[in-house]
Amino acid sequence: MAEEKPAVAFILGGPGSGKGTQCQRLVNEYGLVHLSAGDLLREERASGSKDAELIESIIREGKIVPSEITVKLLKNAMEKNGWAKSKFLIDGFPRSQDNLDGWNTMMGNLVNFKFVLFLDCSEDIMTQRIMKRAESSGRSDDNIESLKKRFRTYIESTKPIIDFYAKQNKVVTVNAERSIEEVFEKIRPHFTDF
Ligand SMILES: Nc1ncnc2c1ncn2[C@@H]1O[C@H](COP(=O)(O)OP(=O)(O)OP(=O)(O)O)[C@@H](O)[C@H]1O
Ligand SMILES: Nc1ccn([C@@H]2O[C@H](COP(=O)(O)O)[C@@H](O)[C@H]2O)c(=O)n1
Repeated sequence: MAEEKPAVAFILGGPGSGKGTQCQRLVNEYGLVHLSAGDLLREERASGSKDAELIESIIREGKIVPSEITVKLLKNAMEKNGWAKSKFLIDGFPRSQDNLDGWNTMMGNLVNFKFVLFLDCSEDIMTQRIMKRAESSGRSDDNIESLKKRFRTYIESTKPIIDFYAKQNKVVTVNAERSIEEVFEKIRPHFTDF
């Protein structure tokens, strides 16, 4: 019998739009598996693997790591979590055309892609949140110089991917400028049958 395909939703939005925060709420509420591409890249960097230096320089510059690295990390993490049994929230991916192409080539036929959740938030609010987070995060890219570069990458490389999915009616857009609780209340109904 053919193996069941895992359900996948992509969670996209600018830096500080609340992707990680809302994913955590969804995990608590629905027992979904949250995989943050950024977290997986930071773990890979910390492991000291052959890609560690490349990943660090790309993250600091707010650019996007090549898909061969990121898709492999995502696939490994999905397998570790139990392939078909799980329902996955993939946070911060696909961030570019290269991410999308790499995903389609390696994973396209293996998963049941559902939709993109887009957390829509102004640059002003995202800046306030990230600069607050910078006080305790220890992240090498939570500083105003890296943040400006991350915004540029978001507009130039990630927004077109959201637009691409929107043309196929595959995007759920939520206003992410309200409180954590209010945003979650808008998101929750989209995951009851996920
Ligand atoms: N709705 C909200 N209202 C106020 N603060 C929020 C809200 N959502 C998230 N935050 C705070 O903003 C910061 C960024 O949130 P979070 O890490 O979830 O964003 P993100 O989109 O995952 O960011 P990144 O892509 O940079 O990792 C965190 O400190 C979080 O507590
Ligand atoms: N698909 C991705 C996701 C992330 N990155 C790099 O990691 C940085 C931090 O990501 P967060 O989602 O945790 O904010 C991001 O700015 C990129 O440099 C990536 O390359 N590809």
